[in-house]
Amino acid sequence: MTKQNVVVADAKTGINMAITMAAVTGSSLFPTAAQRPPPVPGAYITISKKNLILQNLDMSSGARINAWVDSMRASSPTHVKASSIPSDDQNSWIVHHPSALDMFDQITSASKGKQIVMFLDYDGTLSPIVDDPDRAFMSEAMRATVRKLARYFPTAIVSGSFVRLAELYYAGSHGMDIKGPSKGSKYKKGGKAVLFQAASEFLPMIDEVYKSLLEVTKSTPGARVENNKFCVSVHFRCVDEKRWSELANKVGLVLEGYPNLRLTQGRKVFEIRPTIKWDKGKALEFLLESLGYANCADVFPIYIGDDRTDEDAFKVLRERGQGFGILVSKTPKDTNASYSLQEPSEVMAFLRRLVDCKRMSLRRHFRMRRRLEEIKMSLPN
Ligand SMILES: O=P(O)(O)OC[C@H]1O[C@H](O[C@H]2O[C@H](CO)[C@@H](O)[C@H](O)[C@H]2O)[C@H](O)[C@@H](O)[C@@H]1O
Repeated sequence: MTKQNVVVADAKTGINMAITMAAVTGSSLFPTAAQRPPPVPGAYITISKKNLILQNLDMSSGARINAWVDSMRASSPTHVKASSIPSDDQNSWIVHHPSALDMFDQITSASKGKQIVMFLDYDGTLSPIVDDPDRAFMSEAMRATVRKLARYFPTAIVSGSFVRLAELYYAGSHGMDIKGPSKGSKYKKGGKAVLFQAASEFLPMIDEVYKSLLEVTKSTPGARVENNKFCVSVHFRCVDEKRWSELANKVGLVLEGYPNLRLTQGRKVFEIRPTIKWDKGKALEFLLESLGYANCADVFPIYIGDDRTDEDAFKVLRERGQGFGILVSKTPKDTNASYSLQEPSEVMAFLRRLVDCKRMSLRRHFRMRRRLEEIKMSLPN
């Protein structure tokens, strides 16, 4: 294992900081195999293309609010029911983004001889989507599965603040708050924990905007504002659709005073964050680098996520031509992911199979090693 000091600079903000991190290399899923993997199925089709950064659209504030409300409606699951999608579209999408469970054998053979590194989104991926963000918990079974997974593969949770597993890496606030693991991971081994905050200078501004948003949204029943440290979420899941434009208006008015913040939209949530060039894709690259896989051909990152913000990470993997993304979705979506899973229970099934597969391969490996030693011992000197 190596320990490195790295200086990270962000050209736009001038943020410049030294990070001490532990870089480790682990064993691969199939320690004895060295063959190159076949290319991962990668084609994808375009269902619809939306502007993800809604704040920066060049238009009057009225038109901008209307665009936000249109986007709120379009992305709302009540408007995209699986049954309302023509079966041809559904079939074509699933052909291009097959189930990661159905393709499990192909996936593991593509990872042969490489180190799998796992990246997991939290909400909607490990925990089911619920009305109250404070109640978005992982089931005990999922928690146990993720813990086992982290024993066999370097594992990072990208966002999510409810997971209390000290052996994992975390990249909260859309990758802007990177920590861990604090203990118990063989991928840390005595080195200092990784720590990187890409937007620390924005903390006072985020705090201020959080308070303003809390104040202005008080009068909108069902609206919820969440302070996620480097970003603020304004939830509209429980707001009557008739009041969405009123809410968008209030948020827009507050943001007019903050040109250095941008607004993106997730699953019935507005996400307000610094305009710095940092996202889940950058966090993925940072973590790979801090694990010692920056220019390594033998790494196989797998990123599982359900949100628009996860697309940045899927795109990075596609561009690197390494590993792949898995989109958690029941309905066809425009995505850079290669595979799909329908819901957190399928994510858990996939993770369990990975763990089982790794265990079996290790058992085979050690059996073979013992056998070789026995043969060596039985040979005349
Ligand atoms: O990057 P992510 O981990 O996917 O975070 C995106 C947002 O996730 C959470 O909101 C979502 O899950 C909630 C709980 O199930 C649900 O009520 C909400 O409608 C979803 O958007 C989180 O609370 C937000 O802060 C994140 O921005």
